[in-house]
Amino acid sequence: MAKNILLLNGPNLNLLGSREPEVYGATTLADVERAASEQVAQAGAKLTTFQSNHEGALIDRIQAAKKEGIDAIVINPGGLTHTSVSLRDALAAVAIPFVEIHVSNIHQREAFRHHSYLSGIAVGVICGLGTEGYAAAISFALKKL
Ligand SMILES: O=C(O)[C@]1(O)C=C(c2cccc(Sc3ccccc3)c2)[C@@H](O)[C@H](O)C1
Repeated sequence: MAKNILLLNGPNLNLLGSREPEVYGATTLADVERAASEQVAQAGAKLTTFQSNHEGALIDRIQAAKKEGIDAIVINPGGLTHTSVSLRDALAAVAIPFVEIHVSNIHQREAFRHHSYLSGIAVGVICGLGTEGYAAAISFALKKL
């Protein structure tokens, strides 16, 4: 049961809740992180959060996670989902189990969003549940990872 979870958000997710609420909802990233922190604290576990618009910064954060004793990752890679072999390689290298989460249902959107470079090595993928997907991913990590 995960006791030290890292919540990662990729490019542009710092703008969550500020635009396109019809696609991504009105909940901000700060709201998501606050709710996740409360959820994890109630379970007696620890949550670390990180958001970056830079692929390399996310890779550096993932590499550092192993040394920090992170035992589960929840990641919304944003657009890097569909482009980043390097992000996949970093997750594979640290071998920390992770759940991939998307606020939107990427399979109902543009064709280029239908493929994820990460899904094949994820424990599981949640998409289309809005920001509620974060709570579901965290709950799974607390109970199963
Ligand atoms: O649905 C997601 O969570 C997703 O990971 C998130 C994405 C994303 C992309 C751009 C911006 C944002 S957040 C946002 C939305 C509207 C306005 C400003 C920022 C998310 C997409 O790149 C992905 O294809 C899907």
